[in-house]
Amino acid sequence: MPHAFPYKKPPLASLASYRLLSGFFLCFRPRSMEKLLKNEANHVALTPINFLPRAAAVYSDRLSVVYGRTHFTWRQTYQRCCRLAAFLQSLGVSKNDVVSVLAPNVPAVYEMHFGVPMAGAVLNTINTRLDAGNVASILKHSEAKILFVDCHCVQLAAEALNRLICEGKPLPLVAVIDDLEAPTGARLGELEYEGMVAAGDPAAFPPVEVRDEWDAVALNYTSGTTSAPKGVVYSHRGAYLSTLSLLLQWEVGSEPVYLWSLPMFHCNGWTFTWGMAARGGTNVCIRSPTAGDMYGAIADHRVTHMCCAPTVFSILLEAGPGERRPLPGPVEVLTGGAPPPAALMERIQGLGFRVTHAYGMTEATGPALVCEWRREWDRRPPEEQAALKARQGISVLTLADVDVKDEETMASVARDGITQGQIVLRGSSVMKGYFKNPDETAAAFREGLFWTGDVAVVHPDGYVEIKDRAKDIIISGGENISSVEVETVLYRHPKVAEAAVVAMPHPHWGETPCAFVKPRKADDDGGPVTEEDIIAHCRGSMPRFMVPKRVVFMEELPKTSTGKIQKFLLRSMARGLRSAERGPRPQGGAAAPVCKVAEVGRHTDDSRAHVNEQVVMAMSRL
Ligand SMILES: Nc1ncnc2c1ncn2[C@@H]1O[C@H](COP(=O)(O)OP(=O)(O)OP(=O)(O)O)[C@@H](O)[C@H]1O
Repeated sequence: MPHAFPYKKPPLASLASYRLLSGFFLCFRPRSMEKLLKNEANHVALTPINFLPRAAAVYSDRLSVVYGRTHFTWRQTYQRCCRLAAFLQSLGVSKNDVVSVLAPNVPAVYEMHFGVPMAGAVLNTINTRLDAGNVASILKHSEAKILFVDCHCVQLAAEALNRLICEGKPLPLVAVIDDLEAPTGARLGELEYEGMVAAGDPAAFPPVEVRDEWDAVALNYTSGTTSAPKGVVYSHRGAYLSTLSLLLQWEVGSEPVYLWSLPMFHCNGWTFTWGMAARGGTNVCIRSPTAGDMYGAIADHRVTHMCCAPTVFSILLEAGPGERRPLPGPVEVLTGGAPPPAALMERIQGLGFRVTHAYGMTEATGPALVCEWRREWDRRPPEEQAALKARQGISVLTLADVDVKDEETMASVARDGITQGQIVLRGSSVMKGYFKNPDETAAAFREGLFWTGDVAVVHPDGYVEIKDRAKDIIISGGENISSVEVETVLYRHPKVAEAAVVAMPHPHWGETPCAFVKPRKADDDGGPVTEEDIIAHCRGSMPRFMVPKRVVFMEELPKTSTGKIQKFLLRSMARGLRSAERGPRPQGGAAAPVCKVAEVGRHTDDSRAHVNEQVVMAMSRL
């Protein structure tokens, strides 16, 4: 927020004499200050990869990485990263070359966060839930020189590479990362990760020193929630500053035990890949955030910290009796990536998780706002505390300015918790720009600010609260309805596990809200939830015009590869729903909406395929 300094105008006479005097002194100003120059001892490029040699020196025998029975210490991790960097250089990898990796949270991906930039290259982590077409697009766009592939993603990578061959595009060199715990022997080309680490010779190819902190360290593609994914480039400087500020704002002390429930391929794990080296933490790697694996890892390794999208709360809450294990102590959870419903946070905190809420985006190197907790809120009732925590919060330390602006007048909105505007950011953690995309870069950077596309209000205490993505706002009879506000109320219904609200066309109001609900697992509390129950629940908590006019139940809501609900798809379903109300209901799925469903079919894993079936089935019922 802009600061308002009290300023008293001096009298005219004193102003004139001040100018005269200062002009005199300026002429004879001693130059001693300017004589102090930058040198190699006092001016070093900021880079997060420097956390690693320090970790090796000061936390040398502490556990750095745990994966099943595989354990590494910080000394070993440093050596392995140096060897990886050496091998990459021996292959000819050099400055600004892109090295991609298609793998879940296995130790190799952690090591690449250091080893790849230590070879001077740029790390591109690819989401393993994308389909072959999307992976091929990323490889093509990033012009990756090397592609590391997890042994369980070989099929997906092979399909993606085939597409490149068909299009006559150059192929990256491919190396397989075999599983350290259960080797598969899978191969795709000659190279294999462990062999590369063993063969790297740091004496022949020492790590490259970062000379310019503006050099690129990572290339991350956005989730593609609202448009085609864009390649976001981070500088060493931005990554370093973001890492430090997040550690500070989440109050991460030394020796944390960090569970990798957030994919490292999501904004480099919100910088905690580098952050764990800075704090000498232990990285507990798991392949996927299933309830059993998360509860098991927390109990076995005494996890202290983890990050996740709010959807992971549902996984933890819905865990079966065989999967759930008691927490060995309080677990700090940083959540973000989508609005966390207050009710969900209240429930998860009831299990012993201590939630901190952050808001961010790929372009902001992860979190841009953190909902810092104020001690005076401790005395508020739990429901109120959850509502305060559901607000997106205040700026991270790296940002010089976070504001909410009226896009037309460019004025900052009033701090009244009501007036809406777009969130804008300015500061060192904002991306360098979109890779090979000057138009989108120019559109995002306007008037010296980065425009997030998120609509929010500012409360009198300065805390920002998101109302919606600009594209998700529902306009009903000229009134703006925040889909997030309606969802917050839906999550308060005891039988709602997940909910999303989108615009449905209406002949009179233009648009009205339509709710998509995943009910909680059935228990013996009075039968399944109905549309009438949900509508009655909403009527008690919001003005009539905000109440959803239709409620559609689904076993799973369609999600992006980063776990965000795909509202564009629900919108197209709601469009079909409305037209079905006007005319005869489509039999077995209307042609146009089913067409859209094909887009969801981009994802490959089983759960996603299941969701696609759900979408098709739900549409055919409408
Ligand atoms: N705590 C949060 N509360 C509400 N929304 C959030 C929060 N954190 C992130 N978001 C949403 O996620 C967006 C950033 O997501 P990400 O960078 O993964 O790509 P995307 O915006 O989903 O994809 P694309 O830009 O390709 O459409 C933010 O702009 C915001 O809309």
